[in-house]
Amino acid sequence: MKILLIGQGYVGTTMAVVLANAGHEVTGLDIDHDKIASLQKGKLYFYEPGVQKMLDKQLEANRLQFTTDARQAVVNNDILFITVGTPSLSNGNADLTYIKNAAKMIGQYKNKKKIIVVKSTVPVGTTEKVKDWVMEAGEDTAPVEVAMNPEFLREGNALQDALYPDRIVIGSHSDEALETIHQLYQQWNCPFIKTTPRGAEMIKYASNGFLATKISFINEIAMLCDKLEVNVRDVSKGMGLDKRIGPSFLEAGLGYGGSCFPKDIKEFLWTANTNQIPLSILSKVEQVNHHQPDYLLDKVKKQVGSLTGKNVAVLGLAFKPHTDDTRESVSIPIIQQLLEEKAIVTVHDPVVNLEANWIEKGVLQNNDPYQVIKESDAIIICTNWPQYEALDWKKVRKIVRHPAIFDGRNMLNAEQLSELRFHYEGIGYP
Ligand SMILES: NC(=O)c1ccc[n+]([C@@H]2O[C@H](COP(=O)([O-])OP(=O)(O)OC[C@H]3O[C@@H](n4cnc5c(N)ncnc54)[C@H](O)[C@@H]3O)[C@@H](O)[C@H]2O)c1
Ligand SMILES: O=c1ccn([C@@H]2O[C@H](COP(=O)(O)OP(=O)(O)O[C@H]3O[C@H](CO)[C@@H](O)[C@H](O)[C@H]3O)[C@@H](O)[C@H]2O)c(=O)[nH]1
Repeated sequence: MKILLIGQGYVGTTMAVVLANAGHEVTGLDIDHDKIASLQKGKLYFYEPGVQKMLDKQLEANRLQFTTDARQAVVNNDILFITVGTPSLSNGNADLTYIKNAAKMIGQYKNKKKIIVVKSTVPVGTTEKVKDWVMEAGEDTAPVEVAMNPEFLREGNALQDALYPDRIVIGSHSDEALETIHQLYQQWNCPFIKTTPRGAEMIKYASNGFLATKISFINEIAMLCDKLEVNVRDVSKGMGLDKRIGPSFLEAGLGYGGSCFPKDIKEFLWTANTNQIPLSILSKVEQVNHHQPDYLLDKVKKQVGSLTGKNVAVLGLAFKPHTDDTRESVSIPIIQQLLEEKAIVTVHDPVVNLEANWIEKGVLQNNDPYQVIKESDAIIICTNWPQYEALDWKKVRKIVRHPAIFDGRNMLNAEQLSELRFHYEGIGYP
């Protein structure tokens, strides 16, 4: 099938590569000339394990091309996926500007019947509106069929998630669209859920809401664990073995960040409030999450005292390991607060480079974690990169000024570090 993906960000590029790998003829379109120039040269412009290799293969097989020519891209393809961003407006509602622009662009250049598939995460009711936005934008009267096909991949694991999803959800009022999209995914061996566009939109928000709820739930339990001297990792394990609960998303720590959970939960709460059905559990989930950085910093101050002039080593900038994405990363409020308290902040991340505004504010970065840690009064772990577990902590013990580790991801071996006479604290992990 000839497929166009409009928007070549994390989702669009990953799906372009994966759909080409399934044998389809795929075009990736973006308005960002730099991104397209990079992809045309065969260079993935973001960090995502495995995607570069599959990109190389698909370009070589001539199944995949990238362009900024919207007219040609729309005219030459039959199935048009929308994979543009849906960021938050200041009131929490999703900003649909990019979706509307993509729909208008399709309408403007459409020359025959098209199937339009919204893959971006959009508020309930949006997919139905896309049809109107397309039809209003152009002269061509050939019909369009619209569908919603939410994406569930995680950054850092995008390729595996896209190749082997737990389910594929397709929402449409059109049998033809439902059948065509099912066909397109015929090589995928997973359950298919067919529903309405609103059903598909709601499944996406409810899924992210529930996963975030698991995280905030275990984070509250972790605070109680701190008080009662219980190891929250044992609690997560003990709970997770119950099949009705499941082991995933019960890792206590600094809470959730990233480009999805924070914005999607804000949007879901906005929609619920606007419809006078407030989601009270989810609003608490957001509050708990917001509090996590302060909770860890209070531990730091209790142990180290005033942070003025203290050397603080921050390990990890990315919102999770195996990605270079720092959108809504918890490292940001942590660094911000450390600067406000006049600490000297040095950071390390295996793949992320500090943005210029942080450097202007005096934050230092070093690619050698030992140099970051050297002479520190406190080490704060923000991202559970496996590299931090692999550090030679005996060596670290010799080079720090004050041996204190605050493990915001409960990733290190507490016993081993205590034996090395570190003051070690996790979250709910005594
Ligand atoms: N990142 C994830 O892990 C993830 C997972 C599942 C779902 N989603 C959802 O998928 C959507 C995309 O997310 P992302 O992280 O890939 O976003 P992104 O910001 O990385 O990429 C969006 C891309 O769309 C391009 N774009 C904007 N308007 C365009 C237009 N009119 N024509 C062509 N290109 C245009 C932008 O230049 C950008 O490259 C969002 O709705 C997000 O919530 C994201
Ligand atoms: O037990 C856990 C699991 C995750 N996190 C944090 O939660 C955030 C999100 O992690 P994750 O869900 O793995 O990454 P995302 O790429 O944000 O993926 C989420 O958001 C995507 C965009 O909607 C969805 O497609 C995915 O299904 C959904 O998992 C990160 O900050 C993690 O550190 C925890 O604190 N504890």
